[in-house]
Amino acid sequence: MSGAHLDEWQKRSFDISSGSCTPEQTADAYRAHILSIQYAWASSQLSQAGMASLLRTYSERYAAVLDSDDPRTGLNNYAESALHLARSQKNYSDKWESSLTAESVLELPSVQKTIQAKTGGESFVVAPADINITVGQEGKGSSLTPPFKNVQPPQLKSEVKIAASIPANVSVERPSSHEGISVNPPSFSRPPAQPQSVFSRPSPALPHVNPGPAGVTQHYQSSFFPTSNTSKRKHFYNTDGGDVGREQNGSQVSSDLRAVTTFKTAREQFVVDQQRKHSHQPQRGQAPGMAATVKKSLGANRPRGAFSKFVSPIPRQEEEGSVASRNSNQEPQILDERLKNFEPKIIELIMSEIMDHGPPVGWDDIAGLEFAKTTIKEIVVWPMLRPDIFTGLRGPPKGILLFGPPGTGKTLIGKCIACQSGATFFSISASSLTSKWVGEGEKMVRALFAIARCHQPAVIFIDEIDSLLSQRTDGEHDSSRRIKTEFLVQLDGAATAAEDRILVVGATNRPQEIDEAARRRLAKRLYIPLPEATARRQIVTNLMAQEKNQLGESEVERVVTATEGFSGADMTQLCREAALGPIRSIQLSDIATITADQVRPIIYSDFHDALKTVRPSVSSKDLELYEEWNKTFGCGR
Ligand SMILES: Nc1ncnc2c1ncn2[C@@H]1O[C@H](COP(=O)(O)OP(=O)(O)OP(=O)(O)O)[C@@H](O)[C@H]1O
Ligand SMILES: [Mg+2]
Repeated sequence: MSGAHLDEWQKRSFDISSGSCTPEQTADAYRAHILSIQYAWASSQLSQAGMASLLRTYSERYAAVLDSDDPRTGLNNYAESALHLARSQKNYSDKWESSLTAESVLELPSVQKTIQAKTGGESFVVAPADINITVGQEGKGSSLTPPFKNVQPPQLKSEVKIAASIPANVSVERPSSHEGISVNPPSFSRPPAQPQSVFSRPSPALPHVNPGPAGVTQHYQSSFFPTSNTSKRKHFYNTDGGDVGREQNGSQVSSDLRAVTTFKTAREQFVVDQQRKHSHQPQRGQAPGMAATVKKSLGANRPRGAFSKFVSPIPRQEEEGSVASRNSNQEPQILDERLKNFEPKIIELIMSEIMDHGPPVGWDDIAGLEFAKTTIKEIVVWPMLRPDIFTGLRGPPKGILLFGPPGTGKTLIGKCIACQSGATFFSISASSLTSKWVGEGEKMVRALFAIARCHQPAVIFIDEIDSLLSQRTDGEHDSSRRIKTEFLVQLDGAATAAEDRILVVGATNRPQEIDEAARRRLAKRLYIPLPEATARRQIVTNLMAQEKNQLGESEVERVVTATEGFSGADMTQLCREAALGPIRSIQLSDIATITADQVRPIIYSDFHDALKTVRPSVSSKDLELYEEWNKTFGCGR
């Protein structure tokens, strides 16, 4: 390198190592280093090999600064940008909140005009959605000079009380438009029959009202509801969780006033909303202490897990009532102690990945693979059903790896475990862990295992696990390395206690790419091979049983012989192609008028034609690789 460049290089290196640089400066210095390396190589001062080696070193260091989530040493820019995106995305279910504050409303010209017009009057007070109104503080604002005589000054906010004594027939108007409002200021217009100010003492006619804790500012949410419409308001309080609405026979005044006292602050409301959102997530098992909600479940008679409460399949009147009242009394609470350290967004994302959909798959739907099926029943299904027998040395392994050529039924087995094991089934695709939450991956992994621990027994199925647990290399991105490490830690005994009933099932068609540490943890490695003749026959027979066909046994046998080397998916594809044969034989002019009964059955020649277009998708060379890997690492016989 030229002298000048070397000087700069040394200066930057000194700056970095001095420890006085901010993460931004360190990142800049590394970026400049990288440019210098490229420059030196471009001007032939550096060999190709030297450039590659230096570039790798400094790119890694640069990436480490960018990725690190320690604010002293890194910029954490991935997480930041991902979180920023998540933050600024408004959800449809998010509550609309006014951006109005006491100050901004007062500054609005229309408000100023109204105040000026009303300077002499006494019945005006500004009360937009999140402005607090006060009572029982008569005289507090009296030292203010007009035009703010009757307006609660912002600095008094913290010491005002809730508007508990607003007369029942006070009318409250909703702001006329949303954010960026052109205000038609929402106001409480006092009824002419009661000449005292809104700031006046509670009416003597309403002596029993508890105005709420003194000095506490409360959120006046009911400003969206005209108080003259009692039924609407009652409905609102009913659904919103207060116990006010249940008092149907009480006097209107007392229910109104109690409604006022059950207002929540915006934060409390937010927590309740979050709670409600979580409790409506479709999910299998449910941790104790979570709000009771009606949930979907695959298979009506599936056990709900040892930790779940029994839920009657028939909704009972009193139970519904108690659920309603429990919901209505919902207080902000943490769903589960063990999950309190995780962000609600992350928990929500994982909950949404709990697999609870798709048609149920039974063991008989999987053709062949007898050895794999028996082994899985032995180590997955039975231990889940009888944990008392499968203890100690008989304890099930913590991890299983299903490997084999594409289209042989690995994912199908995963679905079958989901339906048959009775465990909470998390189906996470590795790509969603690595791509959807860049920079957040390891947190996701930690949260995933924590949630699984709350929903035991649980199966975590990771399809295409090779992309998550591939060999760790020097040049790989820091965030993916962190995900891998976290995963290995969680898989290990230290993080997954012996008594935890969590099983990780990974599926891959690239077993050779899996990291050796991960391979050790996925102790039971089952080869899912191409289907043998009997399995192929079973696939054809099963699929043809659903269609009108005229295939004799000998013809099925011919199909089976002709499909040596086909995978299960290839066989399915072949049957689909053959099933189109009868349709193709219909004249184009008839296709609009022909009835379903008139379509001819599927015959052998349809298979014969289909075999011309459907080819096996796995080459014999690939097959050798799988066989070899199975011999070395597989657990088959
Ligand atoms: N043993 C089998 N019995 C019945 N159907 C099978 C079998 N194997 C594969 N199939 C059919 O092939 C389709 C694809 O199978 P699946 O998705 O389970 O393959 P896979 O092994 O996960 O493949 P990949 O490695 O590419 O993910 C299934 O939906 C099913 O219709
Ligand atoms: Mg698959």
